[in-house]
Amino acid sequence: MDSHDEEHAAKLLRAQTHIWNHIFSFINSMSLKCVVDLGIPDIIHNYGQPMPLSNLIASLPIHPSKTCFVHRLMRIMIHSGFFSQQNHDMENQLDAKYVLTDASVLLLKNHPMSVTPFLHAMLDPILTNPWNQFSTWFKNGDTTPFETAHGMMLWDYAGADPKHNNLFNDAMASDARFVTSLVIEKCKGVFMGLESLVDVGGGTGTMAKAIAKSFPRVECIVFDLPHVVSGLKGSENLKYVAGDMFEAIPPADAILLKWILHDWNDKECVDILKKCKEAITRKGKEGKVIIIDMVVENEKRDDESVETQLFFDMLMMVLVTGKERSKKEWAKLISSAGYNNYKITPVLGLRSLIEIYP
Ligand SMILES: C[S@@+](CC[C@H](N)C(=O)[O-])C[C@H]1O[C@@H](n2cnc3c(N)ncnc32)[C@H](O)[C@@H]1O
Repeated sequence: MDSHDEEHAAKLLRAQTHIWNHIFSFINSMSLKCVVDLGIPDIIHNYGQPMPLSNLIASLPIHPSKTCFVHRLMRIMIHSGFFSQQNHDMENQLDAKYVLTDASVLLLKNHPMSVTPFLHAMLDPILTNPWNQFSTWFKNGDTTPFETAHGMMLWDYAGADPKHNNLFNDAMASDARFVTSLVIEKCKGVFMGLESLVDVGGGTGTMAKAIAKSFPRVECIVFDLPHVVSGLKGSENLKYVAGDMFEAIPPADAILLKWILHDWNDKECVDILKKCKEAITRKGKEGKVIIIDMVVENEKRDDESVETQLFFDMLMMVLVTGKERSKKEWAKLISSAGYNNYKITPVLGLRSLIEIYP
């Protein structure tokens, strides 16, 4: 082969590798799910020191015929940054000793900021099956691929299936714990001076409970659909109200919208924001709306962060009618709903805190 042919062959082979890599990207998600289902992060954590493969195998709830597969599952998880191997003798995999990384620490069941409930919900077949209908949805009149797969919209499905409702609400609560610990610490000023706050689409109340505790003078309401909040008990400065944010939102100094607007298209968002405006101006003074969502194309980001934001944008297309928005798209939405001012604070990694004022 001359050098031109060699270059051509190398290009073809690189292209083939690229395609194979994408065909099999789901193996990353599914191996991660398997490792979490088997409880491997907790088992290694509880061991208290680098854990030899043989001890890991002995602690796993697996059939004896499967022991020879464990080191291969661990090998791909080391490659993707979920564990590291203390001894670097890659020749001798069977002498491996495993430790957790920052990512697997966040998968521990009892970690206060555990991402595990989010993983369980997002990789549940109810939320992954709609991906098989993605191209069908492009060709039919359905609102979302989720609807094509399940015959109804996501929020109606949650209302009809208590098991899925719990799985989804637990996932949201785990994310709210994560965000709360950062927002309340870093952005105290956002909540200072408020007398009342409504967390619209506030799920089972994790975020509002933390605000109510840190700011005892703020009267908090968790406002969500009946299947999410019915039966939940409030406390002194926190109550639960069931309702539909497209109809009316209880009046307050501030409305919190965490991970709400990215679920909806522009027209629906303008409707929600108009209802919020009525709620914050009804008490005679003008309040504000606090949004926690992504701002895409916001600044120079590393490849992994860009890809993660693109994943979320696609997720919103497949599960609901929403999308992730750029700064320009946010500005347009905010002014279309009749607000005059906004301030974006990028405090949450891929997400930002956006305060908007009438
Ligand atoms: C993505 S979750 C976010 C939950 C919570 N804000 C959080 O971030 O942890 C969206 C929430 O909006 C609620 N929701 C959907 N449609 C609603 C409506 N029409 N009125 C009120 N809440 C609604 C859902 O039940 C769900 O709890």
